[in-house]
Amino acid sequence: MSLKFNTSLEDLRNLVNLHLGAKFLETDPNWQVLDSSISGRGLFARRDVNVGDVILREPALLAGPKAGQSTNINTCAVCYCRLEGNDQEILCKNGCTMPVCEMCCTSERHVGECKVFRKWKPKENGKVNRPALRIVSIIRCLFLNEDQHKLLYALQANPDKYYKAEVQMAAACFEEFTQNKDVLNYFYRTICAFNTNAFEGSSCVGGHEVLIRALFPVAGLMNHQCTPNANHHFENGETIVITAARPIKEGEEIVTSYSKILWSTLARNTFMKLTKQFECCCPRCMDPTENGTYLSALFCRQQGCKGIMIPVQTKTLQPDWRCLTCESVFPHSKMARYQDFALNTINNRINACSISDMITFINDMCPRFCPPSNYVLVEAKLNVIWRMSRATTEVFTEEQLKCKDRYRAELLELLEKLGAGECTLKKLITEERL
Ligand SMILES: C[S@@+](CC[C@H](N)C(=O)[O-])C[C@H]1O[C@@H](n2cnc3c(N)ncnc32)[C@H](O)[C@@H]1O
Repeated sequence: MSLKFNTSLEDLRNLVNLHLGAKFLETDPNWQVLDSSISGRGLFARRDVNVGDVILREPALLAGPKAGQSTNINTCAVCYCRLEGNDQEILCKNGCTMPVCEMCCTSERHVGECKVFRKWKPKENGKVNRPALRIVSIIRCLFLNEDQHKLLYALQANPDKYYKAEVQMAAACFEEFTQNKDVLNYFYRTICAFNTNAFEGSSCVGGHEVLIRALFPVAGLMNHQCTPNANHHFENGETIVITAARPIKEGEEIVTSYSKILWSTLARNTFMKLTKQFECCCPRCMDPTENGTYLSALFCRQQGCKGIMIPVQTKTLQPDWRCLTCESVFPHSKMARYQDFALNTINNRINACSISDMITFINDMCPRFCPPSNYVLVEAKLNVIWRMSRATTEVFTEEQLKCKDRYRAELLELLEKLGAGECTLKKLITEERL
């Protein structure tokens, strides 16, 4: 169930063109908005697109700092420049409690939202409140013009009562948060649109990496496929760039992935069901072997059998599992407990071990309880590559460096099997920029 958009395709196209404006609207774009056989509306190629080609560059309709629990808040909430100083020194000089640079304090963009925050009376004046900062991207909907407002309402917005928590958590940071029902409903509707369509990611602004969440009405029209044909990245803060990961034929739908590409089918679909309220039926989801990658595989629970088991049915989140060697069948409940055990055992190590210990654990311990193709083990290898390619005080042996190269080769082979093309992950692994 979604809060339905009742905007016609024609009106949506007009609103999108107004949103892109002279700066971003190309005379002959690579894309167009059409009805999709996957779901609702989608983005389609207007001509053949080559790998790496830019399909779309789009400014955000609404954006703001991600302000998660572990994100740095030393970033201007308006222009995203780096702010120097302690918690108090980086706050807006006018007392709204947002971290804002001196230039932006009096900027047109900030003045309105600053007034709103001050009217609500922040409870703690001397510090940044994360829930209040996180809702900045939402409350910016108060400053949209009429056409932008219509565009926001033309977007699909899946409702979920838990989304109200974001408003409640922000409200707790103020003495006099708005009680106006229309305004609260508007915020809730905007949060639903964000949770259905928005992108979160890192963007480089003047050499400073920032985490942003933003709503891009055109990019947000991309439906999901588990091995997508398009990549996206942020540019200079609030611009999204969509590029082709594979050659895309004229008329083909341009799709992105809402989940992690290396997750197993069950992990991806559980995530999708919980966060986006749909189950994916793409070719990868319909193939129990996942293009021969066996990312779901677990060892057979039948005593004495050393085979691997994979889920048998594809269209359920609680499938039976069958051994590829002895053909025993086990219910999902049993296999889910086993998968959770593998996931927790490996993830606890990832969080606690040095890189060297992690390599030993992956090579010596994991094969005893987890098939090498299982996605949790695959992600652990990715984590090792990521940690090794970052500055570290650990010194690695020749053997450990060889392990990293082996993991990289394995991961690249896996992406090849999935048909992921020149996906972002491949680029990061190849360039060691994970
Ligand atoms: C970001 S929107 C995509 C654009 C949407 N089709 C529209 O008409 O506005 C995400 C929503 O589209 C639908 N959707 C996207 N990919 C899907 C898929 N592979 N299968 C089923 N529904 C999908 C789901 O309802 C999801 O919550």
